[in-house]
Amino acid sequence: MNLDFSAVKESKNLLAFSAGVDSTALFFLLLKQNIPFDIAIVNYNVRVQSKDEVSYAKELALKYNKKIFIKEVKLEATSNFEKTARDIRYSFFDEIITQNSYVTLITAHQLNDKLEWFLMQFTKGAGLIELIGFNEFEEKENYKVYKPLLEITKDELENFLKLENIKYFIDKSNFDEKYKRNYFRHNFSDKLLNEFKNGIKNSFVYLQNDLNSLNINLNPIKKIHELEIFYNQNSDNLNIRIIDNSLKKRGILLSFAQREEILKQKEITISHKINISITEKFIWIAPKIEKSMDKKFKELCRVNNIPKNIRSYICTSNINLNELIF
Ligand SMILES: Nc1ncnc2c1ncn2[C@@H]1O[C@H](COP(=O)(O)OP(=O)(O)OP(=O)(O)O)[C@@H](O)[C@H]1O
Repeated sequence: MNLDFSAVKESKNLLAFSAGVDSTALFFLLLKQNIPFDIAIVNYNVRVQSKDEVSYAKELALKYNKKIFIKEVKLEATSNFEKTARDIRYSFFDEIITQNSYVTLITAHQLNDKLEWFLMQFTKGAGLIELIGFNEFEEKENYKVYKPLLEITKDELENFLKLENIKYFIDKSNFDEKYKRNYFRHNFSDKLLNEFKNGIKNSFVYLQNDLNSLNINLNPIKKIHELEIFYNQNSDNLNIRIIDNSLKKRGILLSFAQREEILKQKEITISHKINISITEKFIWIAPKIEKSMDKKFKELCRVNNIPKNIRSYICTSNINLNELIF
């Protein structure tokens, strides 16, 4: 299996390791190419086997001279398990990354995950941007997330492990259809990939090329703490997608009426906590803060075209105004 990891060859990397097929394969693929990395694992203590998975992670870390970060929690196998587990996992990763200055978090999501995401979005109602929103690189505030296996199927990774005689674990809860994604996985994405792997791989490449040709930049041009600034796309359709996405990450799901209202008012507070301002060139999004500001600061903001409802957040967070001049 020939993968190009050169993008992270010089970076300080943390691998999210679960001891399952995908992340075990990735562990050894990174090792083969001498990519530097340490590992982090969360034990939810829901399955008996998870203790052995942590022991295996420790064993690998010791053998291959990797630092290991372990978090032990006790969760219940409720239908909310996946979301709770994910939240715990990512706040643990955030903490380790901040404390140890990692630059890249590497996860082992593969093509089956990408297709599963695609189909779940498709059935919820989504456009091109959401359908293929599962990208190789994603910028977070303090680090980036790298998913190098997105063009490889789970079967291919499993074959690699078998061929190399490498031990891995199978998480049996992946078969439990009470979790929505497992329902999608077993009934649709795995079956489709078994039968139409090459066509599906090509379709994702073509869709990505189409999106690239549209030249839409939906990433923030600036992100400081919880302030995000985007280019105004001069298209209600795209602007609302940017805002929707940013608010979703902040835990707010917009209703149809709220979307309409944002586009109409252009300067608005949502759910009493997030302020949005759509100006001629930019879209500004920041938490709503009540704070009185001195005249000089307000004047500086005015001169630099910083929207009124964003100023108090900038002031409270001590953001340097020079960083907001474009
Ligand atoms: N318990 C864990 N400890 C550390 N990393 C994990 C753990 N579980 C999953 N991961 C990492 O996350 C990747 C995705 O796993 P999984 O598909 O189970 O997560 P998910 O629920 O889709 O979450 P998300 O897509 O938001 O990361 C794995 O390939 C692995 O890199």
